[in-house]
Amino acid sequence: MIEFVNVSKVYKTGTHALNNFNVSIDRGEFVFVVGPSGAGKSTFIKLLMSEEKPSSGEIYVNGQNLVRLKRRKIPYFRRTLGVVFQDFRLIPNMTVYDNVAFALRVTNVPSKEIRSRVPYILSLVGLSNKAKSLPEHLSGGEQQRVALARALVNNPSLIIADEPTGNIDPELSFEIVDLLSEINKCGTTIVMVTHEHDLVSEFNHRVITIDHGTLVSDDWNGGYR
Ligand SMILES: Nc1ncnc2c1ncn2[C@@H]1O[C@H](COP(=O)(O)OP(=O)(O)OP(=O)(O)O)[C@@H](O)[C@H]1O
Repeated sequence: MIEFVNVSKVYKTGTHALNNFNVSIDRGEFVFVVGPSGAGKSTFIKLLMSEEKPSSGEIYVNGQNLVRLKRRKIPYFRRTLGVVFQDFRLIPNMTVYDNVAFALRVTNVPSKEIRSRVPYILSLVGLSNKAKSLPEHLSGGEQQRVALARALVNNPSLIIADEPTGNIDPELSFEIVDLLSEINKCGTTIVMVTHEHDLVSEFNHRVITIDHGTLVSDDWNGGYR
């Protein structure tokens, strides 16, 4: 599903963020991406969502070669992904319901379908009772569950999460990863960047470590792959 082949990324400033980076992630995997600050984790995510192009190498996602993806095709490609960020990125003046429904409205999903899908997704993330609330009236963990609901509502085959638990309490972080793990059990591939080692060790998922722009370890439940 995801293939990085000899990928390097050098920013305009001359920083080498990724160097000959190779990784392969199969459909249905749950992968934690860890590594020190400045290691290249967010760069990996940006390349994965085609927010940046690599300086060299090839990137394949769902059979598409992102290096050759035309600029005008990028929005369509993005809609096949569910993306969750550390800062939630909810629309402040829209209710929880509308934040989730918005993701469907922009892709012209018929209103009848929106009316059935949004409540279903909100119940999945345990927020049915907050549908009419504004984001500012929710806790950090609840806001992140809205962001997750929005990422899920289009039924993506791949969810990309960049430090989704960075702004929430440890117990709530566990809940978010638990929820992602449940979603993963239904076949959705998950790639999640985190710096929380305690969280990583609570779950039996693949862990790839990036350091100085290269993949330095690839472990599963403590054993080398
Ligand atoms: N847009 C940019 N322009 C120039 N340099 C950048 C840019 N984005 C990131 N970098 C640099 O590339 C390197 C890798 O950064 P990246 O954000 O991928 O690291 P990270 O592992 O996500 O770090 P953190 O855990 O601190 O978020 C760093 O040296 C960073 O300063």
